[in-house]
Amino acid sequence: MSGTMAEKILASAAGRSAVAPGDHVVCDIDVAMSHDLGTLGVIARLEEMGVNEVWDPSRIVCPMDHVAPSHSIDDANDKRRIREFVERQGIENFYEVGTGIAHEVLHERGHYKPGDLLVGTDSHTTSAGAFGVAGTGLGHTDMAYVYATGQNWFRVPETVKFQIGGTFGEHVTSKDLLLSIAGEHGTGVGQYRSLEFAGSAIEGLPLDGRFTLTNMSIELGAKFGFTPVDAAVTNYIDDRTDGEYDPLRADEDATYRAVHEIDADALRPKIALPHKVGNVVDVDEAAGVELDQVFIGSCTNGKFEDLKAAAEILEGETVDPDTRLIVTPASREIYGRAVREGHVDVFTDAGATTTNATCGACIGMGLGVLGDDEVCLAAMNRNFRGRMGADSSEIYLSSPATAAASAITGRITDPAEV
Ligand SMILES: CC(C)[C@H](C(=O)O)[C@@H](O)C(=O)O
Ligand code: SF4
Repeated sequence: MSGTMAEKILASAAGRSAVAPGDHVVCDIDVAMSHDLGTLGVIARLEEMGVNEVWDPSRIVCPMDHVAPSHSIDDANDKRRIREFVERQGIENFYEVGTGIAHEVLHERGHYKPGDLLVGTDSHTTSAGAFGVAGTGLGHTDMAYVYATGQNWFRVPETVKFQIGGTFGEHVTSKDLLLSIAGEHGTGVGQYRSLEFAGSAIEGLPLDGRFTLTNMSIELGAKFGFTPVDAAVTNYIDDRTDGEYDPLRADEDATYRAVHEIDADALRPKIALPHKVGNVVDVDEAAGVELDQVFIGSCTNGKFEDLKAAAEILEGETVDPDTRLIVTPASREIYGRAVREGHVDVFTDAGATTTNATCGACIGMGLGVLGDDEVCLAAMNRNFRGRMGADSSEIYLSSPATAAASAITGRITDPAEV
């Protein structure tokens, strides 16, 4: 029987030859991730359940990323409890503050391979679909069940495909594509569905650009998000892991709930207006909005290609004196590459602040917090009210290129204009 990416991975994890949308299956989990905020909740549920030992410490990954470094005594004590837990359980895949954001660390440190089933205490666990991995978020109770048993149940989702033809124009990125889909099709287009992004425009993207699509699949409500498993993926995985795997592809005759065709050549840089990811307009319609802060970072847009795109625009330029620019690499590895390539010097010379790898400003924790009525343009994933600070603050979303151009002028600006 033919299948989509989600169907094939769930069938394999359930030990079945095939599954169909709507089936309920119990699956073996390949990798389980809980970050600093999630691990505390999982520890509490395990204690309530009377579970003293996790099922397989080698399959559990714990990165300390959300509040990193600690910004309060309470948080520092929380992290002490997590360190005691991982030590007691023999969990060696523990990543200290500053290593990076979980979704980046998982593939950088070789924790999965195409065809794997990954769960994490974080909605952006869908990111792993850029590597052919079915990744999805779980709450603390479900994750405690996984930590105890190595299994969880799934309802097999229907799959929706986005077939993207043509090529992206200058300063038009996969972030603009994702925002365009959110605007055109609504943020419910992926509700409890699996998304597959395919076509020439996607195959031409570097892995970092594809990752933005699978990462933000959750912004479209999706259970999973995938881009194609091609040589770019297998070369990356082979460099960082040992052992065999099956580089899965969706079958040609797989059944899709819908197939949407999009021409990348027709896309323009996009902006999501406050306070919803689906409030999307072309950059021209938001141009001129004055900015107190610009943020380039998060698991969505703190990747090497994102920093490179921002540095190319900021080279030899200066950030507007009334605007603060914060740049946050998604991992220490990316930070190091950006230093070696001279991008961090470009940010510093332009008057920006480059922080350690952390969720930080993306979730209003510890740095880059917005005050009353402040306005921020953010190359990240969510612009919900109050996410970065005060309820009266406003967050606009864009690509890193648009954010960098806007930091120079101090107002929302088309990157083609600087
Ligand atoms: C803290 C965590 C549960 C949350 C998520 O699941 O997405 C966070 O990472 C976010 O981006 O809002
Ligand atoms: S960077 Fe932002 S979106 Fe990504 S995991 Fe952290 S808080 Fe969530």
